[in-house]
Amino acid sequence: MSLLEVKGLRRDYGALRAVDDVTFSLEAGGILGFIGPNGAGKSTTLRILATLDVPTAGEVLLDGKSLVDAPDQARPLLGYMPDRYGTYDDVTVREFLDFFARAYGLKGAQRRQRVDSVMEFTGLIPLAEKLTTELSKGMRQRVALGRTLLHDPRLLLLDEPADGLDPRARIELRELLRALADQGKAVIISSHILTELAEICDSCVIIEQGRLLAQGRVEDLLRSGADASQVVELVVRLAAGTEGEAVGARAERLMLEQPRVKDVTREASALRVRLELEPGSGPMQAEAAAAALLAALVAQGLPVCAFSPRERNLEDAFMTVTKGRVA
Ligand SMILES: Nc1ncnc2c1ncn2[C@@H]1O[C@H](COP(=O)(O)OP(=O)(O)OP(=O)(O)O)[C@@H](O)[C@H]1O
Repeated sequence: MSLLEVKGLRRDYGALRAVDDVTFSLEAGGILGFIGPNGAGKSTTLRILATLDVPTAGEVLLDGKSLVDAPDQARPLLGYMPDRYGTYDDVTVREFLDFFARAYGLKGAQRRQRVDSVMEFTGLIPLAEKLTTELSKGMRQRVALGRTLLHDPRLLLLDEPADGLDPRARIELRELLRALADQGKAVIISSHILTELAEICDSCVIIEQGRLLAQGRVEDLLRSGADASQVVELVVRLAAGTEGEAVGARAERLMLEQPRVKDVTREASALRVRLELEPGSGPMQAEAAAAALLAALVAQGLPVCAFSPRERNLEDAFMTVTKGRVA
């Protein structure tokens, strides 16, 4: 049995079905991305998993214990970081964490040790005596994450933790989450910023209007969407030159004249070319089509300095699975 099993979860708010028959599972040591646009039902699902809300129907088992029937037994196993978290005025980082360690029932030396170990893990030792109100958003978020870790939970629920963080803080967050997964913790992280989740997560659930549209390992989601759509995107970079603008326009026209080219966009010295292959085409046909485009560019004397397929990302996978379903 998986550490977390979510089965047929539903949550109605009056006539609105915010979560509709959602089923997924997560193993210890796994990082699951919970992806969906605003209003998809991510926070509602996470709040139910955090035992802060009850489902209208369905079951959630955490280490075999029902969150619905026995929330008190499941609560020590989970840590929840909401999308909006507060800190208190006039308390230092250490005091803040110590306060919550007391709330978790930790006492004496064990409490001090736990607070120190959480501060060390989250890199907060140098900031221990700083007021929480003086911290940057990235550092405040580490304090919030540290607070979530004090009771050493086995499942972490993080609602949009990367929202509003600068790129450096995001990379640091990713490393912290990877270290937690390596310790055997299961992590669920929600976001509508798809590209950054691809680097953090092992698997993903894509949810929209309360319904689960796709789930699986990130690599599989990327690949399956690509096969289904038969779309290949290429990035062509032209050497920068004095007549760059004219060269770019010539290359763009030439690409649009080629069979199977459906769209070309030009940014500075790069062209993004979208090809649509015949149904049933595979990687060999895609490579042959790309080779023909490169040959056409070179035959016209266009100064191609780089030519590569654009890697599909989660955004593409999301667009493929949600196509036509957005109300
Ligand atoms: N307490 C509530 N009462 C009534 N409707 C609610 C309540 N909480 C959420 N909803 C509705 O349920 C739907 C799902 O909301 P939810 O907050 O779970 O989405 P989300 O995917 O987390 O979106 P966001 O990224 O905007 O937070 C929305 O239509 C929302 O308006």
